[in-house]
Amino acid sequence: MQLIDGKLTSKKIREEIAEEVKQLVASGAKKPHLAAVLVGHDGGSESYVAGKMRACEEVGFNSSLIRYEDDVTEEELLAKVHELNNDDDIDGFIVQLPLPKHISEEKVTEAIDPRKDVDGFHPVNVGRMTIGMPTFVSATPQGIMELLKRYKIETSGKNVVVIGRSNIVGRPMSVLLSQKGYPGDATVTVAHSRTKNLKELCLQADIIIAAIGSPGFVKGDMVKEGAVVIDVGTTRVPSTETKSGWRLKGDVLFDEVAPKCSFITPVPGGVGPMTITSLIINTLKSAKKEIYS
Ligand SMILES: NC(=O)C1=CN([C@@H]2O[C@H](COP(=O)(O)OP(=O)(O)OC[C@H]3O[C@@H](n4cnc5c(N)ncnc54)[C@H](OP(=O)(O)O)[C@@H]3O)[C@@H](O)[C@H]2O)C=CC1
Ligand SMILES: Nc1nc(=O)c2c([nH]1)NC[C@@H]1CN(c3ccc(C(=O)N[C@@H](CCC(=O)O)C(=O)O)cc3)C=[N+]21
Repeated sequence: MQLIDGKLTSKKIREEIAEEVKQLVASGAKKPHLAAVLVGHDGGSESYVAGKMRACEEVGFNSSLIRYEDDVTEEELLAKVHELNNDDDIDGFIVQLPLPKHISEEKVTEAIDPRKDVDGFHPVNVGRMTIGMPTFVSATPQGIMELLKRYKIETSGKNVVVIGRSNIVGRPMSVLLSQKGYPGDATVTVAHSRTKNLKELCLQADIIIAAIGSPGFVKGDMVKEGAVVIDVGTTRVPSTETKSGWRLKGDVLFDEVAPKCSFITPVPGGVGPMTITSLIINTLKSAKKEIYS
């Protein structure tokens, strides 16, 4: 069993980017600038956004955090999105999800200029990804593709089961892995809460990608010998062993599953850091006008 080290891979990529940013700035360009909009005080969102801001600092980007209380109106939020769309200093921005119930995530996502949508959530970017055009690809699936590449994991003709069909993880992941080329050319099954024979499907899978949000859902008896298991889940559970009083748990019951795997990602230290690194990569692409001129 080999551990896929997302933290180390992220560190390497961020060092490469820091070097590139130094050269860009030396040649007279401005620093890339990522902004994040955070609504409310959810512990998970706070910590992920803090991670994104820290990553900006690591690679030499400018960053801005724009905060609102839970009672912000949809109009106010949309006005901020328009302001960021029109701010020439901002290369890319994200609105951290989930948003409070009274705000339409769909409306907010659609209001973001696709050229600044470094999360890759805008329908235009999702469409472009689906037909294989250059685009901002959703950060988590993009990070997983990068891990598959760096660990030279074969995907061509493999049976992949993606558990979860969310717009930000499961669905884009399934699209990318079924595209032509590497890492792709896989035969992909998308499973969800209505899937009936999930255990049997998983036992056929060469690669399992778990993006459910249910700690320890994937058990040892669901995984075939030699499989590759990618754990996207990050659920915060109470813990007496940490200072913060909580810790992250993945969707995979690691101790049971890991011994059967050829490769597996841990939580934390697997997919999470790569998500943030992909966002940084997308922001650099935006600053360099690589996707949209
Ligand atoms: N590490 C990282 O960078 C990231 C981690 N995450 C984490 O990944 C997890 C998933 O996130 P996200 O995709 O946004 O979640 P969503 O809640 O949007 O989607 C969860 C998906 O899992 C499916 N599901 C739920 N229960 C079952 C079940 N019993 N059997 C089969 N399928 C089931 C749902 O099915 P249905 O559609 O039928 O409801 C749904 O498609 C979360 O833990 C989240 O925190 C998310 C983004 C980034
Ligand atoms: N607009 C938007 N964009 C997102 O990218 C987005 C979002 N909304 N909403 C929620 C999910 C979740 N997500 C994570 C990012 C980093 C880690 C991460 O870095 N995890 C570390 C641990 C971090 C810690 O300890 O707090 C790890 O797994 O090692 C996890 C999860 C991004 N999301």
